[in-house]
Amino acid sequence: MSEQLQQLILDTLDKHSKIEDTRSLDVPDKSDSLEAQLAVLGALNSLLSRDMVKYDSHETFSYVLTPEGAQIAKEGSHEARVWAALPAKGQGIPVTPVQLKKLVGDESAQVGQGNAFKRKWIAKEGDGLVKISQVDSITDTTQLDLQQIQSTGDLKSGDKVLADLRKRKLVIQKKGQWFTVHKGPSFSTSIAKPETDLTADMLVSGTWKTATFKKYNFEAEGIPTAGGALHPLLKVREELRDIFLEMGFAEMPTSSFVESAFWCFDALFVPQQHPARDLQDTFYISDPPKSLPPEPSYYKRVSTVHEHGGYGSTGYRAPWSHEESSKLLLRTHTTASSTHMLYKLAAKCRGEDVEGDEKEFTHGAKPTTKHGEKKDDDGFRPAKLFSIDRVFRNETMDATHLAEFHQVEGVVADKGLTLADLIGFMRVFFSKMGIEQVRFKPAYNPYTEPSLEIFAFHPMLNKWVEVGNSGMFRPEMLEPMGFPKDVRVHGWGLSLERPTMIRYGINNIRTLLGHKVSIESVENSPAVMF
Ligand SMILES: N[C@@H](Cc1ccccc1)C(=O)O
Repeated sequence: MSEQLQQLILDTLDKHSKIEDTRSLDVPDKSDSLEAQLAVLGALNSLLSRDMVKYDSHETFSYVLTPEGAQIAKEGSHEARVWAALPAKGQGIPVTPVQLKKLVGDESAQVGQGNAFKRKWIAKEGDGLVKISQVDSITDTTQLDLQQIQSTGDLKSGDKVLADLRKRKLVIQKKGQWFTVHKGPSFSTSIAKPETDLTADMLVSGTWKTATFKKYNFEAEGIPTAGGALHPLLKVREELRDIFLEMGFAEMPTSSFVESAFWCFDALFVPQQHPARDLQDTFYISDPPKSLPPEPSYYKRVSTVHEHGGYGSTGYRAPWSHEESSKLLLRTHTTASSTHMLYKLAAKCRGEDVEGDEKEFTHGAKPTTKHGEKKDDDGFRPAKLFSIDRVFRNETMDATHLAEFHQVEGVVADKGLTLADLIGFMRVFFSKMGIEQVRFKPAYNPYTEPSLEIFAFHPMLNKWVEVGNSGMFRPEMLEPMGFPKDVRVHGWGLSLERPTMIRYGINNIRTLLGHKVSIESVENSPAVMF
């Protein structure tokens, strides 16, 4: 179609050397539709890009009838129809407004009456309407005008009437485009398909010298690229972060993936012989082989509580290994970061000067006074902290286990906290995640007592699945940090992957992380450690 048009333009130009008005071209689509105009424009632009033609464009305005205008052109104006429906004065019973509506329809009766009165075609008689006796025929100018517009696209009688018809929404203006065309510098009557690429063959054969090349179209828009999207894990992470922030928690810094065994285990009162510390479960770092030592007096208090006990505990009564404690590893849980933060939170209780430092995570909380009784400031400030970050475990990889995953962790430190507070917190937290049915089961963690596993009812699997682990941190962990005896800290942790897999109906953890492996079950994925 476009080639045909191009050829027609070239042949006409060849004959007449100029096309004054493209509307005179003998094109296949004779209509003045937008498609027909665009076809001419497309053909011209294609020839222009090869310098075969030059053209000027002109705009035209014409008028077309709206559906209502077309109906009036056919059946007459509302006022004419009203006039026609009435009896001449003295020659019949006047027509009441209600009857008129029945005769000509609601719209004609409404609009037509007013206009017929204005034109002095009709008059009132009693309760009804009649034709004025002097007017025995009328000229329906609206109908005539519209008929003229319908056939010529314009109206001779002028702009005022046109403006009125447009206001009455009987007529709309239509924009058109036509072109004057001249020969271009590369004019010829044969449309050679332009070359798009300069090839090695052309260079060898020399045809490049005479070939016409397609011009670059710098205006062309490129192929749209598929937009980026957030990974499901990031979306769920954002949701969980919002829940914590909404509950007044501050986010902990968790940037260090490499931790010392001291901060990941010892400071949490995890015995040095605990199986989780085995090579099979933990990735150890060989270079550098040792961590920097922690602050010596804290280190001493931690090693003592392990080896000999203290703070009301008998300890593990097993020899303490400095070497074990200074090993470097990839952190196995974000509780390592919580431990760092709790140690920082206790700084003031240890008598260290940390003015301002703690504000970032205590929101400037005031000293606690349980049940309103005033106490001396022991330096303790309550805090609610959370983190969502990556942890690493030396797992055998399968559908539900990877060597790394994300943990979501919340920690609350205050005086007078009880297990009921922990349970209450978790109920609120999980219900904000959309998990309403939760159950708790006593469990064991070396660093919390009591400890609770959290189970949620999974409607799709129709069973209770483990969703998290929690507990109240032991005095053996908190008191060596310097916290007063009456400070309680509770915490809970869950994996980010499991709720994401459940939410998005993903059965294989490797699908979530980009490997294509098919369907098994999410039931046994590790929500938590130990
Ligand atoms: N660190 C625990 C979760 C936890 C956090 C805080 C308190 C109790 C438990 C885990 O990895 O499973």
